[in-house]
Amino acid sequence: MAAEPIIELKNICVTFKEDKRDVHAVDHVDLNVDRGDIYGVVGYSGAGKSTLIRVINLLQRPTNADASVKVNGTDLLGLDASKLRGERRKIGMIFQHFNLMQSLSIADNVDFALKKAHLSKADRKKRVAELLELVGLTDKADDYPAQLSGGQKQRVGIARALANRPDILISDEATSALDPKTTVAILDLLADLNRKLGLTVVLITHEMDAVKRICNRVAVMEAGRLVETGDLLQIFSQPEAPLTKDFIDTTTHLESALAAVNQQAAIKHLQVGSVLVQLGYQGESTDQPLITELYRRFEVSANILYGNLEILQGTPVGNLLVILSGTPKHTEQALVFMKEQRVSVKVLKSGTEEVSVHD
Ligand SMILES: Nc1ncnc2c1ncn2[C@@H]1O[C@H](COP(=O)(O)OP(=O)(O)OP(=O)(O)O)[C@@H](O)[C@H]1O
Repeated sequence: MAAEPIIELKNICVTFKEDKRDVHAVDHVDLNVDRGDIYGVVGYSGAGKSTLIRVINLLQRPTNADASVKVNGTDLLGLDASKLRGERRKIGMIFQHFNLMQSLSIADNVDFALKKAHLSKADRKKRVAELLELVGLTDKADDYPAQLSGGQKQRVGIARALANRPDILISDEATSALDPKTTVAILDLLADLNRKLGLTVVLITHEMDAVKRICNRVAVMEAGRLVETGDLLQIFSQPEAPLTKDFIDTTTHLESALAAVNQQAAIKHLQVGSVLVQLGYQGESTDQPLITELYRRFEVSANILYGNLEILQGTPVGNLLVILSGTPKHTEQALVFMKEQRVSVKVLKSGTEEVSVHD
């Protein structure tokens, strides 16, 4: 099915005037999200993620004249206040600190979002019950926010955000205050809602693990700009920007593994014909047949020092740190062979010491 754009941001700038200087929180950004995407925007604190994402529903207006904000094909910048309020109802939002009303019961917190929905009292009650069931909180309807755990509070936030049947849900660091297990449960709920309701999700986070778990597309943001955008698999297997590599390392731990590996004597004194390589592969090419093949074809042996295998969007993505050893010519042939197998090969170190006959 052809991708259908649902969010089209073009040339977005947001500049805040501080005392004596301008803060370019968002600096000439284009962002396109397709219907049904779970789109992750990842970046460190202060990168401009929240500001950018608030532009989608114009809680934050671009400060340049030539920006364009289209949602569901509608140019939001061209709408009057009342029409904009209508369009905003089609965009739900959830936040890190839940923003629940402490004096209202869980059911009433959700019901509050239906104030402008023009439903009868009975229909509102029915809708609230449906929403609480959707997020697994039916038995908490009469409780108050203070009685709930963080994860349950965020479920209320999600139910409230979905009250008006939005097409888009924006999640602004919604799992940042939660423990890892609860984070996973909330992310899985978002993925489930994406599938069940066809909901498009924009997920802002500083945690690559969250992106990895549920997103199909990713934008990496730094100092107001998108430094890299792409499909999850592409970004994970072939990151280009240094910041993207940093973020990916927070989940694969390849850099820290490499630092430890570099301390090993075998690496410090790598022999001629031996190379330390980083191999990256996805899909069919799994490590074991490949390594067997290297020996069979070239008599090059492979010593795996570190391996990381993940399943991203149902596809295995692997990273290995390996010492390959053989004659210099055979090792070279083995490297060429692996590249032909569509394995990404990065030589990290080549041997310089002659093999001692006593070794
Ligand atoms: N209302 C404001 N007035 C002035 N500066 C602001 C305002 N809002 C944000 N900024 C500045 O804009 C930059 C981007 O902030 P923003 O909150 O969008 O980043 P972020 O990536 O979402 O980070 P965090 O996760 O910490 O919120 C920061 O330098 C911030 O200080």
